[in-house]
This record gives sequence, C-alpha cells and structure tokens, in this order.
Amino acid sequence: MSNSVPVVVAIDGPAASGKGTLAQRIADAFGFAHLDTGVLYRAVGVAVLRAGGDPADNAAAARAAYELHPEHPILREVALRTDEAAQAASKVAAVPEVRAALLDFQRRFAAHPPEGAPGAVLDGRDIGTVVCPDAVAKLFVTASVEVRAERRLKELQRRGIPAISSDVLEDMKARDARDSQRAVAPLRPAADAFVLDTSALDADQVFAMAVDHIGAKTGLKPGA
Ligand SMILES: Nc1ncnc2c1ncn2[C@@H]1O[C@H](COP(=O)(O)OP(=O)(O)OP(=O)(O)O)[C@@H](O)[C@H]1O
Ligand SMILES: Nc1ccn([C@@H]2O[C@H](COP(=O)(O)O)[C@@H](O)[C@H]2O)c(=O)n1
Repeated sequence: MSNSVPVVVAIDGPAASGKGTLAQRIADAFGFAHLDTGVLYRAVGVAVLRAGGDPADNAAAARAAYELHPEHPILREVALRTDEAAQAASKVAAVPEVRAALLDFQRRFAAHPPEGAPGAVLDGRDIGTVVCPDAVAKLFVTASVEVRAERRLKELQRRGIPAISSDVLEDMKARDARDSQRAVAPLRPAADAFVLDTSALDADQVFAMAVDHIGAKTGLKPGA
C-alpha cells in the first residue's frame, strides 16, 4: 500500500449523463480505482424490495444500508442495472440515515483506494459536495433530459431490454426531480466543479476535456 495521499477525482451528474463512462475511462487512464456510488444506493433499494419493504420507508431503508459492506454479493448483481432498481435507489437515497450509513463506505474507498492505487474516481450525485468536498478535481457532467433519455433508450436496446421512449423520458424526469429536490445532499454542482454539458459532445470529446481539467489541477497525465 502507498503512503502518499491518494488523488481524488469527484464526478457528479444526473442519470445517463455519461458520468459512469467517463469515471471508468479516467480511472483506467490514470491507474486509479473507480467507485460507482450509484451501485450502493441501488443495492440498498433492491435489498428493501426483496425483503418485501417499501424503499420510501425510512427504517427499512436504513436497516438495509447498515447491512451493506464492500464484499456484499448484491453489489455485483446484474439486477442492480434495472429501472426498478434505479427508481428504488432514488427513493432510499432521500433517507438521511441511508446517506449517513453509506458515507463511511465511500470515504474509506477514497482514502484507501483498493490495491494501493494512487488515486480514486468516485461518481455519483454528491461526491464533490458532501462525500469528498476536498477532491482535487471535481467534474459535473450533464446533458439535456431528452439527450439523456435517448442515450439510455439506446443502451437498453443494445442490451436487448424492451423499452418505450416516452416511459424512459418520464422515469428520468421523475428521478431527476427526486434527486435534485431532496432535503439531504441534493444533486447539484459543487461551487468549484468544472461543469461539462455533454449534450452535443461524444464520449471521446468529454474524456479529452476531463483529462485536460484533471491535468491542470494535478499536473498528472494519463499513463504517466
Ligand atoms: N458523451 C456521450 N455521448 C453519447 N453517449 C454517451 C456519452 N457518454 C456516455 N454515453 C452513453 O450513454 C449511456 C449512459 O452513460 P453512463 O452509464 O455512463 O451514464 P451515467 O451518468 O453513469 O448513468 P447512471 O447515473 O444512470 O448510472 C451509456 O450507454 C453510454 O455509453
Ligand atoms: N452519490 C449518489 C449516487 C447515487 N444516488 C442515488 O442513486 C440513484 C441511482 O444512481 P445511478 O448513478 O446508478 O443512476 C440515483 O438516482 C440517486 O438517487 C445518490 O443519491 N447519490
């Protein structure tokens, strides 16, 4: 394990803005570990549903969050990628006890990236504002809701999952509203975040702009 303080990159943004794609590319390029924090909320939401509970029930959601740990098998389940899991995630995410329970998990990852990686990239909704307010580089990746819904629709079609365009758009609007209007840790850019509107940018253009920004903040170059 390295003794130096890890470089932390925070990437936030709404659903299907491309933050997960960008976070993985940044992690690969700089040799950093990547944590998709949405997976944690999805796991809590799915655990509550499986126990026959309501994701909006504070006590049930908090119990599931406190039972989650880094080796929990639910974190690797494909079932987390469904829209049902996303909607449940955004309901448990509004419960303050759930956010408190998951905070420690995320901060540990940032402070001690797995396998002694020299840095960590965390993507989510509140990484730059709450989880890692001292991150050296903060990116807020966004795009219009119509563009994001179209990206998600294409992704579902690629995966062979039947989906109706208007339903995907409505679900995304509902999730955006819950995520940005909740009382605790609402989705918003940190004051010192670099905001990247990707509506008219492809993934390579977004990656190049993010690399430039991280380079300017850290002096690091990919692969160095
Ligand atoms: N700049 C881009 N242009 C077009 N498509 C993109 C771009 N970035 C990512 N995508 C595609 O959009 C879809 C959503 O991307 P991704 O999963 O990275 O978003 P996300 O913000 O992490 O979503 P979620 O919060 O729902 O997990 C994927 O199919 C991805 O390949
Ligand atoms: N830091 C985070 C990450 C996620 N959430 C909530 O989880 C939902 C699912 O997230 P995805 O990134 O996998 O789409 C999301 O809609 C948020 O409600 C969060 O609150 N904070």
